[in-house]
Amino acid sequence: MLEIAYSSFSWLLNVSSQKDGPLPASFSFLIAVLGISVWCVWTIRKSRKPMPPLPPGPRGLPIVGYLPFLGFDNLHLVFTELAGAYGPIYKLWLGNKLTIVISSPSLVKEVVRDHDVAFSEREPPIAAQVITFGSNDIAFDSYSSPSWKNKRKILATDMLSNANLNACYGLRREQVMKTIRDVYKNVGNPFDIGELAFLTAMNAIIGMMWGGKLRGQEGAAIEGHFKDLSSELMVLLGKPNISDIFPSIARFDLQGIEKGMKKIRQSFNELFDSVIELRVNAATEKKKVNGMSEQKSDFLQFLLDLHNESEDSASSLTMNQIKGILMDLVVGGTDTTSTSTEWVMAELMQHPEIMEKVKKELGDVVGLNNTIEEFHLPNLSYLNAVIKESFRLHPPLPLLVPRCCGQPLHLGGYTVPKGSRVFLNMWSINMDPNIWDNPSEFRPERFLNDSDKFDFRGNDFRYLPFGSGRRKCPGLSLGAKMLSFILASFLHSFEWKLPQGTELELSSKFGIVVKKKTPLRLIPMPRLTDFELYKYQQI
Ligand code: HEM
Repeated sequence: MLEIAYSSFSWLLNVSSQKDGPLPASFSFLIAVLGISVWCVWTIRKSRKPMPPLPPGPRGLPIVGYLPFLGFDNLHLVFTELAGAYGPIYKLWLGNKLTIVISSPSLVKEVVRDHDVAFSEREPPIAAQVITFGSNDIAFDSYSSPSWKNKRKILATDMLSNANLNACYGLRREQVMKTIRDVYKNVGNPFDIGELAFLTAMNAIIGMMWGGKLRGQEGAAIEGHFKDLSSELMVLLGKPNISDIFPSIARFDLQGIEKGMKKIRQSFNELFDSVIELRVNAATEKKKVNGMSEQKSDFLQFLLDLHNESEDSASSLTMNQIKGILMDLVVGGTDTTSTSTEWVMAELMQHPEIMEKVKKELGDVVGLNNTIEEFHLPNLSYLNAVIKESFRLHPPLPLLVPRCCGQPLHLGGYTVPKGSRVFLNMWSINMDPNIWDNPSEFRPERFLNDSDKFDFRGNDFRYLPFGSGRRKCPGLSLGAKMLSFILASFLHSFEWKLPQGTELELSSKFGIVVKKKTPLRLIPMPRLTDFELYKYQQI
């Protein structure tokens, strides 16, 4: 190459040397280097393919971009409408932040399968950083941080392993049966279905975390407004925050989102501190009395043991990381389950003929002289189809958890620059008439014939209620088990009716988890043949 360059520019060197005598060696060398550089740049430019353009998208206003046109309600619906105009991949400028929205299964596959690593980054909004003790949890920590891999393994592989979940069945059963017993005591009165499911799921998760109900004064105080805290948290997490888009004005916290989150975090922090302190004190006390430390086998003890490991150990955890993981368990495991229970119950109330089929199946498989056990669940194929159909029409996280692109990539013929925020609009795919027959109809039968086809594992990119790829929900098995168990128990144990004079409505309220706008209130009547079955029975 050097030779070619020299011969290309030799005329210049030759001419110069003829006129003025021999050139100094350093000057000739400089000319040669310059020549080579010009030639290289020219060759590279000629051979480089033009960069694909950025995806299309609506124009916004100067500085704020498209932000004022998004509204703050039901972002997934606004995104779906825009997909109609701009196609399955489009861009939005939110301030100076480039946001890419994707709404086709083939592009979703490129993100979560073909370029999974590049798209596994997160860019946690301020609200998420605050509530997760500085992104010390799993959902909002960076994929490239070694602590994310450690925490994810601890939760998904160790704490939520199938063996552990089976071992904790008694705790889930106890909480579900206690709920059924409490409802039975108040039959004829209206119940808030979301709240009922929330308290059941929360107590089951808390049982797994530290083996009991919330303890201490802080525990008792927080239990009363735990659901409100959690709902508020989800709304704040889902709200576009001006401070995220314009970091220079973040300190003013114009929408009060940071302040709201700090308040919620304080309540959780006090609770976690009190439970951890109780545990550490109990262990020390026991050690003093009989020379042995307390051997609990719940999640909290497992995490505290990792905290006590040497800092050099790859699996050691800081206290904030423990709180982050507890937060993911509390938040990830409760609101998703209760919201999904409420949507299924609302759809069943809307479709009495489907409700009858569910009840018949429960009668056939379980019998009215029996209570539900988890081993019944795989045999309830119609109820499972109802749950799948409800996930399609009401995915709890219709935009999954937004990802961030860790390196520049080409997607669907467009460039996605590094640092872009990426939303996968699963709601729009779930409502696509090219994929689903009459998509707005609630028709569980569409999932009946081939039950393996649309499972929750994230391999079919038309249907991802638990996400897919490296960021897929690590609580899938627990979430799916709790949801089916709670629902089957509610439906098997009671007949439900709307309070007189109320009307059913199915509108939604956006947050990172999309809920029913107005809580579903229903009146239960006993359904089982023997009232003894409503008492809590140990296994
Ligand atoms: C019905 C129940 C549930 C549903 C529908 C659900 C759904 C989801 C979805 C859609 C995601 C985002 C996945 C992605 O971006 O690809 C997710 C992430 C997550 N979920 Fe769940 N989830 C449920 C239950 C649970 C439970 C029980 C836990 C904890 C015990 C949990 C913990 C998490 C965590 C920690 C993440 C973040 C994972 C990461 O970023 O690496 N979820 N979930």
